[in-house]
Amino acid sequence: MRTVDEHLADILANVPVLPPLDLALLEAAGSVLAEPVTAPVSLPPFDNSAMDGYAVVSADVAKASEAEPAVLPVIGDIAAGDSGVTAIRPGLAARIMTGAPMPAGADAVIPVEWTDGGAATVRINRSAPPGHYIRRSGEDVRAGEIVAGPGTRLGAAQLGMLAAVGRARAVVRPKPRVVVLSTGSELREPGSELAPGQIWDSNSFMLTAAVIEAGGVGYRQTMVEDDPRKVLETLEDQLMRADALVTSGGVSMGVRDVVKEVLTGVGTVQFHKVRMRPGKPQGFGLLEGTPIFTLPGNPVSAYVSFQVFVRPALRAMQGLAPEPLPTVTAVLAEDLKSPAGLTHFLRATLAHNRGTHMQQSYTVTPAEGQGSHQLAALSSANALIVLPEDAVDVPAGSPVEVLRLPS
Ligand SMILES: Nc1nc2c(c(=O)[nH]1)N[C@H]1C(S)=C(S)[C@@H](COP(=O)(O)OP(=O)(O)OC[C@H]3O[C@@H](n4cnc5c(N)ncnc54)[C@H](O)[C@@H]3O)O[C@H]1N2
Ligand code: MOO
Repeated sequence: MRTVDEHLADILANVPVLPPLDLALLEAAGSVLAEPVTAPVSLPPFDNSAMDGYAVVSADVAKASEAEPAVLPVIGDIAAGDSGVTAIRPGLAARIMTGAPMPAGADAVIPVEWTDGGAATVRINRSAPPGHYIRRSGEDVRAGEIVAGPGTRLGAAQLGMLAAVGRARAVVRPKPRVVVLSTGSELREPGSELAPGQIWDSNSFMLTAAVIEAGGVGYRQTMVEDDPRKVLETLEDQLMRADALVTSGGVSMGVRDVVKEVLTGVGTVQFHKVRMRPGKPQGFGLLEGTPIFTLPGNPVSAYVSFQVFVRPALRAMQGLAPEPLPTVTAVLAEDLKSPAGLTHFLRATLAHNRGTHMQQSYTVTPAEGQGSHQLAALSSANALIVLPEDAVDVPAGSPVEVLRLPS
């Protein structure tokens, strides 16, 4: 028997980091940057107006008021994208649009709302200090600055940043392609009829979705019956397209536990009992260099195993820190009993308490139905309570560690 931490450490010591790829920007969405991206120019590249209005010399409007507006001739319009060099002299104004380059000589922008909106001459009825509503070159990013470093996941804002500094491509660690395979002769495709003794395959859908939630590309492989030759052939076929394989079922003590039967001694795969509930029987290793996670078949066991072991491994493969799910401390709402010597993961509902001050406080309520076959309690939970190996009686009111489930 090994602890949860020992099993995770074994996995993290063995999963490979995926080699970098040069991808077009949108193909790189969701991947992890593997290079520093530097701005070739400053942003904004030139001083420009923050408002639709008039570019002026601030001294010309220093005394402007409703009662005594400043009246200035308008020499023309400057729109965003205009490249003509424009300049104004004291005593003149130029009509200017948001994002348009400031004309030389002007040092302030008067928003149109403070004027009569005139085209030939403009009446300005408020003063403004030098620099008013001007967005200065380089006040967002300076030329030569690193705008995103290796290890940054390219979400929407980060992709926008790369495009803004002119990048069409990026060198990234791609999303891991993970093939998910359910094993079990009792399994049928959802949507089909069940004969006595059969159930619909839920694990492969759940685990494929979990791969996607964890930032990978999930490929659901049709389930395979408990036939050693078919299981091995399917896994070998899938190695072609997989950065990692995840199976469910067939790793316990039964005479038909085929995954364990066919993979024992293959590659570096080993099977262990991990001191946890649910999720005791686990297998992990490399098949021709590709990590394979053989998770237990009970649906809740498979799910918890994925979050505790596979998710951090997929992060590590992308060059990210193998962090656990976001963790908070919460006050337990009910008494709990836990088996000594096992880390216990309980399905639960985490609620945020709105306090009178800024401090965060949470209450967590364990779900009814903590069996590893009871998917209903899992699907209505938003958190897992984690009780350590030495916890046995945990009274209501105790602070407990809680993993927030992806939502
Ligand atoms: N004698 C022992 N029996 C069991 C032990 C043990 O230590 N000694 N461990 C139990 C624990 S804990 C678990 S967890 C399970 C793990 O079993 P397997 O990984 O071999 O999984 P199966 O036997 O194939 O299935 C278990 C259970 O889950 C259902 N299942 C499997 N795949 C799916 C799927 N894709 N979708 C929905 N449901 C699935 C399956 O029908 C079984 O009911 O072993 C215990 N036994
Ligand atoms: O440990 Mo098993 O994974 O309870 O259901």
